[in-house]
Amino acid sequence: MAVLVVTGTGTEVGKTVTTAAVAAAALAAGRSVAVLKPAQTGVAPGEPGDVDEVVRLAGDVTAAELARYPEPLAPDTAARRSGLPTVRVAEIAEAAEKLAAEHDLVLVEGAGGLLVRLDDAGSTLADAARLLDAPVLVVAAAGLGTLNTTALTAEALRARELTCAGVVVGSWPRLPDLAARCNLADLPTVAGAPLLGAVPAGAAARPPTDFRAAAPTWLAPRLDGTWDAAAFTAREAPSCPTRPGAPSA
Ligand SMILES: Nc1ncnc2c1ncn2[C@@H]1O[C@H](COP(=O)(O)OP(=O)(O)OP(=O)(O)O)[C@@H](O)[C@H]1O
Ligand SMILES: C[C@H](N)[C@H](N)CCCCCC(=O)O
Ligand SMILES: [Mg+2]
Repeated sequence: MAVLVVTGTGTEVGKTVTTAAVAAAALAAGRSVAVLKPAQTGVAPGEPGDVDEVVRLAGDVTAAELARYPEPLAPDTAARRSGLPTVRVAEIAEAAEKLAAEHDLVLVEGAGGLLVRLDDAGSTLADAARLLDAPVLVVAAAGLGTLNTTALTAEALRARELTCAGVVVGSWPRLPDLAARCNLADLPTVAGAPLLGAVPAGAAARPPTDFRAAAPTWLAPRLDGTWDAAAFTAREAPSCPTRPGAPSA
């Protein structure tokens, strides 16, 4: 019975596919899993949303969505424009706790990055994490620019006394460039938290059975900071030769 809040350094960084990978790894380890998307934007009624994508990829996951807005915008903007009600942070916490009573792991996927507003009062996913006292997993992009957005996200978490569980690279390129390779060593430094995995680019296009079999190999055995990032680096990426004194990548 644990809640893990999944945020990202922005939208389109691979939060959903990472959430699916964590769910698949947890299922493979024999744990029951639920996924909660408090506010789904950019999806029309009846269309599959992020939680449906998690179920498609990971399998036997309980899926819940609290609000849906058709326009691809931040939830508060989308709610204002549609006239639909906003989602309250207390409602998110209540839904997550209810799922946590019945599942070993509850994954709560935000919309966009950490400080995207849920309502016109400025509530965010961070407020929900606070209420739940839940750790936050940060999904980051692989390449140039990710160090800044990851550091900003980590700083925002610290300022709110939230625990950063670690960082997962949401889409690890087949041919990582120099910046991506070096980022494997630098992301933990700027995040102040361990690098807990990397989901290969194109993972969501794999047949679900392949996705489920491979997902545990993309992530730390346990998302608790004991994963050996150096081992991943050695297996998946050539070394970064540029910075004297940097941890060998
Ligand atoms: N590892 C990956 N393999 C395949 N496709 C990916 C991967 N990472 C991201 N994508 C694609 O990139 C896009 C964004 O990914 P995703 O939906 O996971 O973003 P997100 O961070 O969850 O954004 P949102 O804020 O909308 O929830 C999607 O179209 C997805 O199919
Ligand atoms: C539509 C998109 N895919 C997400 N669901 C919402 C992303 C909101 C991002 C807002 C922002 O940071 O500017
Ligand atoms: Mg998503």
